Amino acid sequence: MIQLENLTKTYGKGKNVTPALSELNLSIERGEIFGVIGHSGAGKSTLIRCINLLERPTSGRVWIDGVDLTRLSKSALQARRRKIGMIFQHFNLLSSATVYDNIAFPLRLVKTPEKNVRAKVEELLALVGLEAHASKYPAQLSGGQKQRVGIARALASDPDVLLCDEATSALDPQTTDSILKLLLDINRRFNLTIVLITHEMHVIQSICDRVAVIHQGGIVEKGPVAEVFLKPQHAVTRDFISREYSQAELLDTALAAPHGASALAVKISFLGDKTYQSILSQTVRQTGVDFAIIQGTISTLKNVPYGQLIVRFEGEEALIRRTIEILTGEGLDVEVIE
Ligand SMILES: Nc1ncnc2c1ncn2[C@@H]1O[C@H](COP(=O)(O)OP(=O)(O)OP(=O)(O)O)[C@@H](O)[C@H]1O
Repeated sequence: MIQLENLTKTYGKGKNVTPALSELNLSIERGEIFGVIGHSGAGKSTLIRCINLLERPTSGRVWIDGVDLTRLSKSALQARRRKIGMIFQHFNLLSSATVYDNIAFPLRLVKTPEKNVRAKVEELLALVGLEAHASKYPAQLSGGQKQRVGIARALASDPDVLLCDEATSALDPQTTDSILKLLLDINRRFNLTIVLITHEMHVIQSICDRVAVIHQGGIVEKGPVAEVFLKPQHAVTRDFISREYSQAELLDTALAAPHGASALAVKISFLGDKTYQSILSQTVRQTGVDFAIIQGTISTLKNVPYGQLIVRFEGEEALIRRTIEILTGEGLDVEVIE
């Protein structure tokens, strides 16, 4: 649905040129929740703002449903933009307008009859759970409630794409979860394509179908979340994951623990149904290898359960190798870390 083709963006001129995006290519499917993660300065905001041309790329194309937005006239671009909603880290609400009027704003902008405005705003207030707050002003709302207003306003024009610019970064963890749930709900309900940028891995893990990792203005890794999360290829991706789970420290402790002559630490990843099967215990029973669990997590990537275990096998080297072979043959991902 969205194709970014050789997208390049530089800010400034002459000696003050700052490259933000360089020859970036990305394709996003209709109805998916696509996350872009990267460190500060990687180019995330520039990337998302190029999708609706809030930021004009220096070169490259932005295709949405086969139309190149960079070639549209001003009025055609304005019309297309109405179908691309956007929400922001700091909400960007009109402080002097009520919740109701904030949500009504995009509808009144295109002179929607007031009767239709009321019907739409009431529907959206119910959708985001703010029926009781319609006449309040933004200053009277919590951060989560403000973002709900932002979401309702973004949905007022029935968009087919929703861009989320660090939409949960200013919220506490509990509120973040409730906003992410709401985004997932509207994605399913309206088959809305959602593109979000974040520097938080758990945001990606909670709701995204696919993820791209951006670094120094380019995509260094992308794929389904489970694949990227469980088998990160690039150092930046690994860094995000280890920060979130502080595995590095645990590993150091694990590797420093006293153990016998023949021992091997491995990380075993389970995905989907395999998460709940007793593959590991059946295998060691067969090979006679001992194991100690150093660390374990079971969680979900969106709706798919996954587990990761760091274990240290002890026993004859050949038997440990055989154990790893069997586990791999059973479809588990086994990575030797010692
Ligand atoms: N308006 C601007 N003028 C000049 N340089 C800019 C401008 N906006 C961004 N940049 C530069 O472009 C690069 C990418 O910035 P961008 O804001 O897209 O990154 P980001 O990943 O969103 O970072 P953050 O998470 O800190 O917001 C950075 O080097 C930044 O300094």
